[in-house]
Amino acid sequence: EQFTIVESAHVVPQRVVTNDELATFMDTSDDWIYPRTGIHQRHVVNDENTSDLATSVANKLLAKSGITADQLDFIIVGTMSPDNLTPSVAQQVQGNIRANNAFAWDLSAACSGFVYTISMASALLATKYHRGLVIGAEVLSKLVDWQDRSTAVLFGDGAAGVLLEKTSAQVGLLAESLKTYGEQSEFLTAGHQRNSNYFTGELSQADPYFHMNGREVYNFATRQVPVVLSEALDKANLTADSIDVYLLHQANARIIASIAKRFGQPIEKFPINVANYGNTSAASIGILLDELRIEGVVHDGQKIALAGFGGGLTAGALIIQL
Ligand SMILES: O=C(O)C1CCN(c2ccc(-c3cc(CO)ccc3Cl)cn2)CC1
Repeated sequence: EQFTIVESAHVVPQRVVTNDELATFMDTSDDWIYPRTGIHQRHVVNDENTSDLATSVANKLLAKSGITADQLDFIIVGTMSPDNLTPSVAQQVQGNIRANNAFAWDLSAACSGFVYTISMASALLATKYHRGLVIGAEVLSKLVDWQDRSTAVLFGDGAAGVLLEKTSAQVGLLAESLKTYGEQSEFLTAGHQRNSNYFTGELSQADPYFHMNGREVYNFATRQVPVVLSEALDKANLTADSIDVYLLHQANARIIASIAKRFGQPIEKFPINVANYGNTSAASIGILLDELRIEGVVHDGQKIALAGFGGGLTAGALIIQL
């Protein structure tokens, strides 16, 4: 399908929490965290919620592109940490920016959310729509148990997005591979809603927190990301060498290095910014993409690969011609 990335933008909350600050109230240290994850710090909201970060991204995309809100046909937000069950983050953004001609909904695919969402937007642009916002937005700090050092040190808050527009040029999504492994869903959970009603009395307890089987998710990622990348490349009749930049979900620096190795590609093609943000789930690829576009590392004419992986469990890869 032909679409062009007109603009990208990202937003992170102002509050920075370093590993050293975590060590002041948690039994951890930079010496433990950094070598295992590649993370030095993360951004954490003060009083903003997910819809505030997503709205800031939307406003930046409109300002940078000169497009007005009423020119948008749709807004999709990939998030696993919405403000509410309803309204969705996307619907709150649509109202906040007065995108009066846009329909809006959230897509919940955890750390594959940005990749799944671009795929859905691409399908809309290939058929009947012209322009839309794709945003990945997360406030994971509200889901983290800040006494559980095995997860609290890994995650951060942030949002990023792209303005996509239909085009006749030979650019856009060359191929994709989106997979879900629901039988492994228990390895990464967060935000369990209690189940009970007047007639049943107490059933399942609410459990707002993140729970992760790190070993299983780590092994899943190192095995399945090469699978979805290879499948997407095969569908596009491309080799791994023909991709200029691989933008992987920024979950863990060691995981990215092991995927690059397994995939037989130089680590230089796999930029890593997890040190500054931690794992921002659906926002991570968008933050990286915007930083790389600003730096000129990613630019028109290139072939790039995006790969998300994580909760669901899910994995997804896109091959995009810029
Ligand atoms: O080395 C150690 O002891 C530990 C070993 C376990 N680690 C992990 C494991 C899994 C993830 C992860 C999380 C998500 C959730 O968005 C998605 C994708 C991944 Cl691959 C991140 N870190 C941290 C260091």
